[in-house]
Amino acid sequence: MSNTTDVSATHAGLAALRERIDALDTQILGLLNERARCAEEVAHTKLAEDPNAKFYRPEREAQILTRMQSLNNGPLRNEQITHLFREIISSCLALEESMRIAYLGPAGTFTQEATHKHFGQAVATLPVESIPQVFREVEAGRVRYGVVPIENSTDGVITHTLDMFVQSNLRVCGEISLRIHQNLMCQHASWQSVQKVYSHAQSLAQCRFWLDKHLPQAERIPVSSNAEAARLASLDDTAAAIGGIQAAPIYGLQIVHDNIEDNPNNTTRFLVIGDQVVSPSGNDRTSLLVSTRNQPGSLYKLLKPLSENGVDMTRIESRPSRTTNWEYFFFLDVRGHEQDAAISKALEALRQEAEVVRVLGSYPVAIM
Ligand SMILES: O=C(O)C(=O)C[C@]1(C(=O)O)C=C[C@@H](O)C=C1
Repeated sequence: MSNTTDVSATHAGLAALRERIDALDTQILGLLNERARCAEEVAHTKLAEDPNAKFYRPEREAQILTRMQSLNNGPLRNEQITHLFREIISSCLALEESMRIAYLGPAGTFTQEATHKHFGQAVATLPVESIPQVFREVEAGRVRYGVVPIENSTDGVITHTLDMFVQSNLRVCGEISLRIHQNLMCQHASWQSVQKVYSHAQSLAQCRFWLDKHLPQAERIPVSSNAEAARLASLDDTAAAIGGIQAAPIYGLQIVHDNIEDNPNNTTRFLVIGDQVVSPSGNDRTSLLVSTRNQPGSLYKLLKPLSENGVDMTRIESRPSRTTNWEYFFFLDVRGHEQDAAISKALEALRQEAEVVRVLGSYPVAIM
């Protein structure tokens, strides 16, 4: 076969494949709009049942995503399928209701990335300057939900968030788990010569060994957020910043080294806060706030009803009560939903022992 025939055969093959892709896209387009019309009907049905109905249903979204992951045979990876379906659901939900979500800002932080990972791109977002401010925006009804960090696998719990639940009546409506990838970014490619590295203290801590090895001469300067670090690095060509990829385009920086975190499994968990009681999804977690007098054996008495009812505790944190010395609040996470028989029996027994037992929320376990 001559070369000319080869080339035209390839062209014919490519043209045929593109024709198939066009036909598939036409089908996908039709199906997407059919799905969107269904979602609009769902909204009318919900409103007919209850004029105050909630349109956002985290348990249903989690079920859809889990089902799609279990049906997926590739070649697209589950992570990509989840991302695509999140965006489809996000656009369908936007037809039912336009939502605004407050998050711990500024723009360009991991909390912004987590917010869009969970709610997709079809929501409006409001960056605010502190964790208490996220709670206030939701409490005042200026936004529908808020997103705040709760714990990092390297640095532990974010106590500001735990403390807010003591004062606030808001509930936990969801959790988001985000793999944190740290990047070195600066104005130019010759990053080896930078004299300063700006970042949030936690991000600096997460890259300690990488910095010791690759930038031992650079001063590490902790600042209020990774986005602020990127802003400072955009003003100083002797400086670099560490943060998530989303900060680089906002501040006109180049990513000169990616994935520089010391622990490749570095994950941050975020909570979605709102005033919604979420129905069971089949794979849920429940967060509890419990307080007790500081007497011998009091923690044991709190944990006994859980173990006796076979409830699996995934986390416990204690925080000193701010009002009474030597009294503690305990934050517990357990597997399951508050409507599950085992958890409701355990809660009943716990209420006999503890001064305060509050269910902060039952919500679907984060989908990766
Ligand atoms: O099933 C619903 O309740 C819907 O509103 C539909 C839908 C979807 O697009 O599938 C949209 C938003 C909800 O958060 C959950 C699911």
